[in-house]
Amino acid sequence: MVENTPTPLIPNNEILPLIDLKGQRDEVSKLIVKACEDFGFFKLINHGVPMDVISSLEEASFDFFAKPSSEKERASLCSNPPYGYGCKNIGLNGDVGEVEYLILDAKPAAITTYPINLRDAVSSYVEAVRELACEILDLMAEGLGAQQTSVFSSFIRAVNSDSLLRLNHYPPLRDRDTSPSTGNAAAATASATSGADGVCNRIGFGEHTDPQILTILKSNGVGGLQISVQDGVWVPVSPHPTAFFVNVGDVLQDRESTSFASLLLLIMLTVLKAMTNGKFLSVRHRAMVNWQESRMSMAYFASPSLDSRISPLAHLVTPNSPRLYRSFTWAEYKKATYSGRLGDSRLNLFRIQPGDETAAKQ
Ligand SMILES: O=C(O)CCC(=O)C(=O)O
Ligand SMILES: [Fe+2]
Repeated sequence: MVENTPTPLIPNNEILPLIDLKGQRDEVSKLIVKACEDFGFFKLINHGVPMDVISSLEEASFDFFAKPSSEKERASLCSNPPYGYGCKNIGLNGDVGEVEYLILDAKPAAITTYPINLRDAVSSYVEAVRELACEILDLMAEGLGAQQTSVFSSFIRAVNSDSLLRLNHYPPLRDRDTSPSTGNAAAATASATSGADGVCNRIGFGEHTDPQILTILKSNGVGGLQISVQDGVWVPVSPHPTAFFVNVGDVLQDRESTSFASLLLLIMLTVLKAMTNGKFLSVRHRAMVNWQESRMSMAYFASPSLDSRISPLAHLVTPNSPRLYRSFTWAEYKKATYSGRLGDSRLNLFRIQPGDETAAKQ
C-alpha cells in the first residue's frame, strides 16, 4: 500500500525557469547556473534533439509496457541489477510505487535481449541525449568560470561512463477495477481527489533526489512530476503553456502539441552539488499517478565511470566557502545509494565534519 504524503502544494509552476538553448551562449550559461543554484532544476527548449528520436523511444516504450508481465520479465532475465524490468518495487529496500519501469545500461551493446524496435530507439535516443547532456555540462562549467569547460562533460564522454536510461510507466488509475462490487476504495478516492489535469493524490514514484551527475527527463506530456522548492512545498511541473503554442502549426496542431510537451527537459542534479561545493542544489522530486491517462517518463542519468573521483572545482573552495564534501568515487556513492531507502539524503554521508582536516584536503 502506497501512503499519500499530505503536503502543501503550489498550484502552478510559473516560478520554474524555462531556458532556450538557442539563446546567446553567455546568457544561456548564466541562466543555467542561476537555475541550478536556485532550484537545481530547469526546463529547456530548442535543445536540438530530433523529434523522431524522442517519439520513437516513446512509442517503443509504450509497446514494451503493453506486453504481458511474463514477457517483460523474460526480456530482462539476462540483466544484472539494477538493470531490467521492475514493477512497483523501487530499489532493494522496501520502497514501492504505482510504477513499472525498465532500467537500461546506456551503452547500447548491453541491451541485446530487448525487442528490436526498443533497442534501436534506445541507442538513437541515448546518443542524442548524451550529446545534449555534454552541451549542458559545458555551459554550466562556462557559467561557473571553470578553466576547462569540459571538466564535467568529460565524465560522461568516458567510454566506461556508468550512465543509464530509465523508462517509467505509470498506468492510469481508472484502468483499475473500480466497481463497487469489488470495492476498490483506493482508486475511488484517487478519482475524487484528482485535479483538472487528472493528476491525483497517489504516489507513483516517491520523493527522492537522483544520485547521478545530471538527469535529463522527458515525459509524454501527462502531468505528474512535482519538485520540492522548500521543505514540504511541492510544485507540479506541467507543460509550459506558451512554449506549447510557439511550436504549433495550424495543420499539425494536435500531433505537434503533444510532442512539444515532450521537449520540456527537466534537469536534476545531485553529484554536481558536490562538484560545485554546494553551490548547486540537488532537487527533491516525486511523480504522482494520473487518473485518466498513461504517463511515460524517460530519464537519462548522466554518470561518471565507477572509478571516477568526485571532488569540488578548486576555485569554488574559498575561505568564505570552505569545502563541504570529502572526495569520493562514483562506485562509493552508488553503493551508498543502493544500500539506502529512496528518500535518504546520501550526500550527507560524505559531508566533512568540523575538525576533519584530512578529509578537507583530499
Ligand atoms: O517520472 C518522473 O517524472 C520522475 C521519475 C524519476 O524521478 C526517476 O526516474 O528518477
Ligand atoms: Fe528521479
